[in-house]
Amino acid sequence: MFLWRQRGLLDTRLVRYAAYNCRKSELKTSFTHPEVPQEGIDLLARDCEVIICQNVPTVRAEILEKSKGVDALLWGGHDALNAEALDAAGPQLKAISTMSAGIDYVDVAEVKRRKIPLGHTPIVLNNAVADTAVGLLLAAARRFHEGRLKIETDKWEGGHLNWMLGQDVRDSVVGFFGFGGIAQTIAKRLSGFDIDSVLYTTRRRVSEDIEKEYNAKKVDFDTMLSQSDFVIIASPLTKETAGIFNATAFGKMKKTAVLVNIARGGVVNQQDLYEALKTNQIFAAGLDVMTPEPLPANDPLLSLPNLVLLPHLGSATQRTRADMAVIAAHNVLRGLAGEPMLSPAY
Ligand SMILES: O=C(O)C(=O)CO
Repeated sequence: MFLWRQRGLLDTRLVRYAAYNCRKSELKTSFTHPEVPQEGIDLLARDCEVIICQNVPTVRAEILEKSKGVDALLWGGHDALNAEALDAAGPQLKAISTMSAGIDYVDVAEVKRRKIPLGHTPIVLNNAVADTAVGLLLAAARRFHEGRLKIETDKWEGGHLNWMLGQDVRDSVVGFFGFGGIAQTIAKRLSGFDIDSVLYTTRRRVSEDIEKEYNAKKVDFDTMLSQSDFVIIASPLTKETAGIFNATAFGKMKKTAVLVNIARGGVVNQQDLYEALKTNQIFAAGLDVMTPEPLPANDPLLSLPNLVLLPHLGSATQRTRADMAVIAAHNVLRGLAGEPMLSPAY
């Protein structure tokens, strides 16, 4: 298991049918989100009575009511998992897993204080999220959205050699803010586009082997901003990272730079990004995440031709979501059995 994680190869095909070593002395109850893929529900149902919420989108009152008295929570959505939710479930709660990599909607300190094991589902979504990032990067660099708008508004200008020129990925310097599993999976894909090198900003340096593999160098935030042709945000949302991509940061980026965010909307000051794109302070951006989600249809961001927006589709593939459900169910079952979770969040 440790080796799979180290190599980023946590493969649910291997764990899906793994013999499970849970003590079955009594049937447990587990509460879950209405849209958790069947693979996860089936796994839970081996050892638990599964209580499934009905409403989609979720209704807070239903979550709080139906989770009352359960032994475990498989927290499928991004609803706040805080003291209120934990109190509603009750003191018998023994295990929780989210079905996400990011856990910014969880009051982790509160879960820890109550000594409840908490799992999440990183790694299995690295490929899907990396695919989304590369899609956004290419779409923003090559002006896909703007091009579509030109056709729609009858402004396709044929016969020009210098019309709608974009930025090359080849020979570019790609900067990463955060250089964990998702970022490295993006770097792996981009190496196929013959990029020049990778700069990354993180608290801790990654291993020399990883640096060598991606021709990557750890640099401070300002250096990464000023020297990168593409800047990819792949860090968790924390007190330290909230709003760090603001007017000052955009002012340090190249005018030709493209920003991609597949992490959390809160890392970016959205008003400042709007200004930076509107005034061509930076060339373009591609966002899979924003604030708030869902973004209202009248948000000014939607008026920008040089911004590609996706409605948080990072991990939204059938296989990935099924894999996330399986890992989350294993986390819950292991937590209930008093065993270490497959992917503990702390
Ligand atoms: O799992 C998560 O945290 C995601 O946001 C996937 O896109």
